[in-house]
Amino acid sequence: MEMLSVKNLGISFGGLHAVDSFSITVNKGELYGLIGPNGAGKTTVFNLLTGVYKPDMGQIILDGENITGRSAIEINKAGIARTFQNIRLFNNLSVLDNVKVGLHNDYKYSSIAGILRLPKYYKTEKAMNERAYEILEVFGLKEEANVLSANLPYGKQRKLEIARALATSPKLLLLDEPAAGMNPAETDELMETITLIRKKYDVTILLIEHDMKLVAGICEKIFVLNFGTELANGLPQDVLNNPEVIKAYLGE
Ligand SMILES: Nc1ncnc2c1ncn2[C@@H]1O[C@H](COP(=O)(O)OP(=O)(O)OP(=O)(O)O)[C@@H](O)[C@H]1O
Repeated sequence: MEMLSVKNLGISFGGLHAVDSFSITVNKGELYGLIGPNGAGKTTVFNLLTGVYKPDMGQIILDGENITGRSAIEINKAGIARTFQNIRLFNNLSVLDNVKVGLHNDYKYSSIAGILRLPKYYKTEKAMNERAYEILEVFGLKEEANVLSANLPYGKQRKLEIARALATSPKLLLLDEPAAGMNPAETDELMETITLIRKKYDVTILLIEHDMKLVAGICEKIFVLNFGTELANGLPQDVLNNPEVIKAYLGE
């Protein structure tokens, strides 16, 4: 069962083919790694998949639905959520409220119900709080629910970003360098969390990562991008032992 099917995706900036004929199939529930040297086009792929950039060519099918050319908001509603290379939390909101922002795809009340504090408002708020706490528990952040997100340690801020993305109930979660800047203990904990959320929320994950321990440790398949195009794609043991990959990327 295909969750994401991308065919011949491409975009150029001036004369630079940042992403060129990129094709990938990610099956439901799969955990796929997207790796490659700096400037290979990985983040641009995420920007294309999430509607930040419109592709010059190619097609993106999510769970059978053609989402090519849609806006970022429409694509999030269709089921793709992401995190960013640089943490982008709402710093002046609490940990709990950061997760509740993500819940607005599933829980709604009218402005009138909110302003007049109608019963629907209280009912929805209660349900949102319960769901947000449940997500925070999975991420080990329940104790910090009322802390300002800016005051969390770095590793926990990274986790909170994933928690907020997950709160939008995505079919496909895109993680852009989730372990960037983490120490080895934080990375180990993150690997456990990613494994846990896959099981619990049955979500399909595509992640960009430079930390090879994480990639080799949890990814079931790996796609290697080089100069915007495919260098290798397949099972970790094959990809990571591929001489072309070692030459271009691992430098060993
Ligand atoms: N909006 C843009 N305008 C012009 N060039 C861009 C734009 N976005 C990306 N690029 C270029 O496209 C290429 C791919 O960049 P991208 O950020 O996707 O690489 P990356 O693989 O994510 O790199 P890194 O691992 O360093 O994050 C780079 O040469 C970059 O300068």
